[in-house]
Amino acid sequence: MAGAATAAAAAAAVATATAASSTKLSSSTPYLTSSSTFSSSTTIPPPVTMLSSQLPWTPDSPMQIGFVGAGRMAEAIAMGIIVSGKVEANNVMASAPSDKNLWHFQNLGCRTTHSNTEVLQNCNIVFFATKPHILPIVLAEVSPAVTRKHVLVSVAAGVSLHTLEKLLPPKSRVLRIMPNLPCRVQEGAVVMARGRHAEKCETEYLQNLLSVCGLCEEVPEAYINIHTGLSGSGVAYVCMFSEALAEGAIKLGMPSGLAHQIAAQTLLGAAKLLLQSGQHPAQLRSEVCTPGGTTIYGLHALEQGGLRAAAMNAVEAATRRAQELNKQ
Ligand SMILES: NC(=O)C1=CN([C@@H]2O[C@H](COP(=O)(O)OP(=O)(O)OC[C@H]3O[C@@H](n4cnc5c(N)ncnc54)[C@H](O)[C@@H]3O)[C@@H](O)[C@H]2O)C=CC1
Ligand SMILES: O=C(O)[C@@H]1CCC=N1
Repeated sequence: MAGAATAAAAAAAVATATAASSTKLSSSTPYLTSSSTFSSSTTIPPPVTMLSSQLPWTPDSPMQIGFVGAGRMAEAIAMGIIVSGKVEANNVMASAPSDKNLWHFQNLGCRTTHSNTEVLQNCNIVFFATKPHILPIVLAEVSPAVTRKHVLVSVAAGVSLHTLEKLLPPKSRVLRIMPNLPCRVQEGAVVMARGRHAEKCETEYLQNLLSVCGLCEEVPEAYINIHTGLSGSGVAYVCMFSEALAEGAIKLGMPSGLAHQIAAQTLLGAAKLLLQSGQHPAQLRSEVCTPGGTTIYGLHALEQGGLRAAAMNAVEAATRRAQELNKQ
């Protein structure tokens, strides 16, 4: 079937990309002291059926995962959990107003619908991945179908747990995550915070589910908007930096395709060095700098251009915007 073949090709492409980039921090990591490893997909945990008897489903009825909103972020998460084998595609359902976005999910072998309520009626854990300003409308629409068995996960930037709980029936089990687009290739960075009526076993389940998408940590809700500014949006900052590096090479005569490929590989290599060595970036930077050599001249030009201040301002500006989104 064409759809299945496309899904298999997509899965193969992502699996290849992921396998090539899978890394695991050494246990003696001195600098990055996160409690969780940064491993991406070197060892795929067994498919999740159930983590705790408190969760509202039984071992012989596998988790049904829903996505209300089937756009870029929903598809990235779905791709991560399906391609990794964590969840079967036919246990995933997505809704959107039109088929424009749903075909991604259909290609993966997921169920799709134009009815958001149907997702609630068929799924235990539901990700809300519409744009922030649409979310209140959607939550009002599906609230009659929300029960205590549901675990509701908002992906929307800026929308606080307090707002989410106000928009949902009392005692709804709500969590908030902030992922980023590299979840699509299982190299994402995801943080989550728990609402008043969600329990530890739900965050443990969600962390177990999303760990195949990359780094996944529970944090105080105050960090979620900062993570949005740093990493949710940060992927775009890195893309802009990669583009600019390549354009420097293109200006000097290197063909565009090669320049962009080398720029992206340089960012990937530096990131893997940082994550695997646990070194502070300044430490690694000093290892590249030969006294009187090329690097210090390039770094001086970056300092003259205000790169550090610009990067700090970017994180702060995007974080402030996330805070504003909750006031809309
Ligand atoms: N794109 C990214 O890198 C990240 C996005 N997010 C958040 O994820 C959410 C989605 O963002 P994207 O996927 O980029 O947007 P998108 O525009 O790609 O997807 C939005 C989806 O919502 C659907 N939609 C619109 N109205 C709807 C309705 N009434 N009912 C159901 N579905 C409806 C659209 O058809 C589309 O499928 C946003 O809240 C954003 O803040 C979070 C982290 C990263
Ligand atoms: O730009 C946005 O609002 C979304 C949230 C983080 C990345 N994209």
